[in-house]
Amino acid sequence: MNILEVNHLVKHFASQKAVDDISFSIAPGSIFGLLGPNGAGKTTLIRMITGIFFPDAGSISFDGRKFQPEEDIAQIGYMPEERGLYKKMKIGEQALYLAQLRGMSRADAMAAIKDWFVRLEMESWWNKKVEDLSKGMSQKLQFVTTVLHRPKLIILDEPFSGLDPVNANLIKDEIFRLAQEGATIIFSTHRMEQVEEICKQIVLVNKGKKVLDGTVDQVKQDFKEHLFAVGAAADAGQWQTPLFNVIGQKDQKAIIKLQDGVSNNEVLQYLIQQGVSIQSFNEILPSLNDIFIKIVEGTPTARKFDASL
Ligand SMILES: Nc1ncnc2c1ncn2[C@@H]1O[C@H](COP(=O)(O)OP(=O)(O)OP(=O)(O)O)[C@@H](O)[C@H]1O
Repeated sequence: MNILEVNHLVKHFASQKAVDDISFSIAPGSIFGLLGPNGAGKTTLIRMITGIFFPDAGSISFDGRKFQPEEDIAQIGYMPEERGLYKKMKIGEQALYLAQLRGMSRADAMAAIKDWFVRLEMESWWNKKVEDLSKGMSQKLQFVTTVLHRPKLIILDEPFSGLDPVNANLIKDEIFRLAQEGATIIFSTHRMEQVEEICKQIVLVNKGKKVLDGTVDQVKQDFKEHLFAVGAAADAGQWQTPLFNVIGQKDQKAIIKLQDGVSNNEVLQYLIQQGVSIQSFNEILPSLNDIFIKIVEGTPTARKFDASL
């Protein structure tokens, strides 16, 4: 059973369709990437999933039944991009207050906060005020207050913005741990390299419509362009064959693009016949960033090799 299913969701603002007939489902325990350029409709979608907006059309089911915002919201942790902390309140009190607001007893909240503060190296912060925290520090606090009550569904909008690499890794490890313990994570971002590292499944939204839906591995296979990097002690400029084109050079390897229907073995046979000493032969799969740009801008992914032609 899926933890979340959105079916044909639509949301208009005046005449603009911010979300235009979007459907997808998320299995429990997965880390799911909701991607799209600025203004694509991600926040509007999340606001419907968290009960902030009612959809104009379509339906949402949560944990196997119709989504009931008033009841289900206790099972959802949402960390929005714009932070909603009380500036004058002390950090420990704030975490305690928010946890109790989400239904935890004071004793449970206290134990959980202490655990999290140790885990994220925040023990000495208890009596600091939010207004005295740096951007990255308040980001960590916001993360803790989002996950403290052990929600089934955790929605994180740009969770790494403002974090240095060490703190980003700390939070990343916690995201993996929460998923392993059964929570489902929706991760909304423009940062594709983070998505490749963290998410199994993605949905890409553009101009209010879903334009891509699948596992990261499958999407990369679907968009591959039969590019290979050949490490060889040879001048690739001498290779004249109908099997492939040499389209550039990268990291001292020749980048070749195979013609449709040509197998790796045919290419290797050709190179061996030419007396080439092959040190490596690897397929180049497109990065999610390449795929994102190709879909959103309609630009070919091979363009990044143009400069070295
Ligand atoms: N409350 C609102 N009133 C009017 N228009 C809105 C409102 N919220 C969003 N929109 C419009 O809906 C469209 C989708 O916006 P949304 O905030 O969902 O995009 P997004 O994908 O989250 O973008 P970003 O990555 O920049 O945060 C945009 O064109 C935006 O101007």
